[in-house]
Amino acid sequence: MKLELDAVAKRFGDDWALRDIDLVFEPGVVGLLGPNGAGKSTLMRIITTVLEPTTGSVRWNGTDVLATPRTIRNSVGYLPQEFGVYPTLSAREFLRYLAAIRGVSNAADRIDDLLELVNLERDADRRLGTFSGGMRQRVGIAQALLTDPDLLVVDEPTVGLDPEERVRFRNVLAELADDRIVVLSTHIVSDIEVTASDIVLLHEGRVRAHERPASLLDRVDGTVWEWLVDDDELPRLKREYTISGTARRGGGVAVRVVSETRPRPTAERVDPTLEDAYLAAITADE
Ligand SMILES: Nc1ncnc2c1ncn2[C@@H]1O[C@H](COP(=O)(O)OP(=O)(O)OP(=O)(O)O)[C@@H](O)[C@H]1O
Repeated sequence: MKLELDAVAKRFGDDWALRDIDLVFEPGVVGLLGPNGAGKSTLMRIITTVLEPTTGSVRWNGTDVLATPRTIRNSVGYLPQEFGVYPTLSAREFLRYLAAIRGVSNAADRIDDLLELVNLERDADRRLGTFSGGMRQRVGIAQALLTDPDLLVVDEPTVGLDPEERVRFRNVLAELADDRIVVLSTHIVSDIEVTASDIVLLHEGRVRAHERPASLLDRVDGTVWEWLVDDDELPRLKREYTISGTARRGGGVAVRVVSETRPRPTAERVDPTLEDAYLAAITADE
């Protein structure tokens, strides 16, 4: 199983949403991380053949996707960012309906298995209109898995989920990635911190990094600092440095800063987090 993007770029009018995208994905969770407007959804739409790139090529297991989109369409499950459900159908009816449209054979058994996988067996016959955001997202994952795809693409799936649902969702995706490629986009570092085998940092349409989480951390090792400041110093520090966190402590504010050099004599080096690495990468040339 292999997905390859070679010099992919996408232009909307005069603006490039993506440029120079060279990526290779293999089984595991690939976390596509970037701020709003970075190009994550555009990249996912290209991978799922909803959009064609302006230039460049996409290959699925060696076959050119643009020439024969069917090769990847038969292997991909997609949960788009805006996923609509029919509120008057039950979860089971909705999945049956989608299975019929997609020509899934033995759909009843498959749907039972999927409802169990996403932990919705007990609510399977309730109308979708009564579901919480998290439950709907789980229906979204179930529909993306109807065809047992080798490639699962999920666009910001944790938006609107409560912390408990977020953790559960993360675990389901990690399990699924044992034998398939799961591409997950998010702007929340903790969504992928634990489960991603690879992280792609996307910013302003370009790949800033494509690495394992550990090597992203290595990049900022020794450059993260913390020290205590007065409230009135904060605005100036914000102009001067990349601040990756603040916490009220004792008589002041503990600031966390990414900087090549010691920012203040009292600043102490601390262990980096993925959040620090992310911020350092997306503010590198600002
Ligand atoms: N159909 C379109 N027409 C014109 N511009 C578009 C279109 N789709 C995306 N864009 C632009 O391309 C850029 C990347 O958008 P994209 O939705 O891919 O980003 P994103 O990283 O998914 O952001 P978000 O997290 O906000 O969804 C943005 O500047 C956006 O305005």
